[in-house]
Amino acid sequence: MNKNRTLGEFIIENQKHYQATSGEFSRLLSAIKLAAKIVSHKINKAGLIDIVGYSGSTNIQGEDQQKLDIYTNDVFINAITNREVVCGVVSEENDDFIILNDNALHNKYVVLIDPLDGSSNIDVNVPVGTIFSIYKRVTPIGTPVKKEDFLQKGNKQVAAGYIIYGTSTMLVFTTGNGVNGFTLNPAIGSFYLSHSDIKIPSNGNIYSVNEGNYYHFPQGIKEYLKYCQEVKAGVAYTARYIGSMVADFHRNMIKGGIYMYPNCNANYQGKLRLLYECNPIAFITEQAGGKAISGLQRVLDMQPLEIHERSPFYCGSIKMVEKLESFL
Ligand SMILES: O=P(O)(O)OC[C@H]1O[C@](O)(COP(=O)(O)O)[C@@H](O)[C@@H]1O
Ligand SMILES: [Mg+2]
Ligand SMILES: [Mg+2]
Repeated sequence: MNKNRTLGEFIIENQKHYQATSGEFSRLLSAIKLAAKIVSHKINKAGLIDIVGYSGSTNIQGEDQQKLDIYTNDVFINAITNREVVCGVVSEENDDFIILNDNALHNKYVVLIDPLDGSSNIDVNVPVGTIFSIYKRVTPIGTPVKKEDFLQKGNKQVAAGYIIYGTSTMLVFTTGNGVNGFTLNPAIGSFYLSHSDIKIPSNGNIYSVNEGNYYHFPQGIKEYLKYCQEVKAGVAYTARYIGSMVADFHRNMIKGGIYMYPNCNANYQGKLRLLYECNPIAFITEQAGGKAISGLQRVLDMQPLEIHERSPFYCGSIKMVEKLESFL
């Protein structure tokens, strides 16, 4: 693996895979790359500047918006929209989809983002992330973007990825040709290929779930957790839960494991949002050789009905997810 390869070079070299001739797609990935650098730079000195804590406002999902939720939302939306590479955006922090100005009508991509994933961890210096999902629009080019451009099944994504702001800042993405990870060298300000063609181990012993909700979990989940906690052939599973899905998923993808956010009495539909949390992570999971389900079906085959709809979510090593399925 050529670790001197930058993300910019990788994007250009792989244009042949993007069925994109106009360079629009590469410019879109470059816009996301730029926003990731800006946010990473800010987050790294979060304790020293007025960027942590509650912003005083609430989003459409009734969640308290952290200052960093709003800051990252602005950075990504500005980076994406100022480069006229998309015709519309959906964000966790915006009530409705954003229709861009007339100049953008000829663009063919829409982007859905969770600008800051793991908001509850911002103030305590625990890894957080950004998640993005990209589709080609379904409405005619030259017309204003519509809701149906965003309510596409996850198996129609042309790209998806996340940025993790952790011990290092990494950008991990897929365009349907495997998963690659790039690490930011802050001294140079460039992302370099550090993890090429990532494959999630088919089995593992890490399970990630908020056991604080155990009492409210569906019976099948309770039984699967009991199975995880039983020592089998001298191998005990280990529980790891950071509370930032991007960070929990990233660890499990590298080491083998399963991430679970079940529906429970408090959140009967689950907590995670199908369009900009479950679908992009499910696309990466499958491209890395893992499996992602809602408990009822393959996440990528689910037909979204609402922009901010939620879904139970289980993803990770294929043997672990299949084992979970046997309990559901
Ligand atoms: O605190 P809980 O209920 O376990 O929820 C944690 C989960 O919620 C999330 O923080 C939801 O994402 P946001 O921070 O983007 O709202 C996930 O990253 C995480 O896995
Ligand atoms: Mg999130
Ligand atoms: Mg968020």
